[in-house]
Amino acid sequence: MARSARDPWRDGAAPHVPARLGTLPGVCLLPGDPARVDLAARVLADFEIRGQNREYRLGVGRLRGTPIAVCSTGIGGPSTEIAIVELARLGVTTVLRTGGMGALRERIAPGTVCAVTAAVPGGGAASWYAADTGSPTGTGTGGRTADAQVTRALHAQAASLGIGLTEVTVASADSYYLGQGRPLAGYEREAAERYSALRALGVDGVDMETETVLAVGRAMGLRAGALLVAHANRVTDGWLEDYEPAQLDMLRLAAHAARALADPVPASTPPAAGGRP
Ligand SMILES: O=P(O)(O)O[C@H]1O[C@H](CO)[C@@H](O)[C@H]1O
Ligand SMILES: O=c1cc[nH]c(=O)[nH]1
Repeated sequence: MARSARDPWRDGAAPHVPARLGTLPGVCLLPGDPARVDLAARVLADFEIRGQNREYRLGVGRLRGTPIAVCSTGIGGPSTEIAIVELARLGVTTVLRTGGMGALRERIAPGTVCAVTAAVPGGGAASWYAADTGSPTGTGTGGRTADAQVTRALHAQAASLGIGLTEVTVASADSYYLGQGRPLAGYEREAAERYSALRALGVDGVDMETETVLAVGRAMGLRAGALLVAHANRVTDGWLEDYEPAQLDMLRLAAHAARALADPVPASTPPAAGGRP
């Protein structure tokens, strides 16, 4: 049967994420980097790659018997929006970004594992799903907040695993260089202005996907959160060269939180994917 342009799914297969209806567990970790999907094999048992299409690499493994999916989103808001919308329709009900960020506070050293509480509006893909009601000082988030159950699960599992966890707010930019205030030849003034503007937002870090995960996840009726490792510190100019141990800590914590969240959801919880919440 020919695909519909309006809704290009076919026989239950999503157009971008390499999966079919009814084949995924309810919880999914969301790294940006496809290589981090393979790293998840070090924290999940029976891990198997289910497929890859474009930036969407998908694997499923188990933690103490609980199935957990891992799907990369690629870089930035547009590819992340596609991942969230398709995963929601595929039956996923909880998503947890597992990514990297640039810290904007001196105290957040490279390697720090951070639970995001909220993202400020940045005008990217998320703005189609959530109002840009945040103030320039970062006091409003327009629905870009992490699900409280996800945040609680992260804290509880971090305590039992002995992994330090710092709560942060972030801005997400659909740009790594100028949009994050990195100096480019010929754009030194604009980069300096953008860096000052990012600092003036009052957020603790900058990445490229969290805002979309929180806003689109919430709009799709999912429980959405984000766990980020500070890969860089923009204030001290620090960079974590040996990134793997911190990524493994983050994935281990994310997997344990996902397992806790995969337990049956109370009847009072609103239905999952589909429709406006
Ligand atoms: O570590 P991941 O999840 O890939 O995320 C961060 O790394 C990429 C930039 O290098 C962006 O996607 C940014 O958000
Ligand atoms: O500086 C950084 C580091 C990780 N991810 C980003 O988006 N920026």
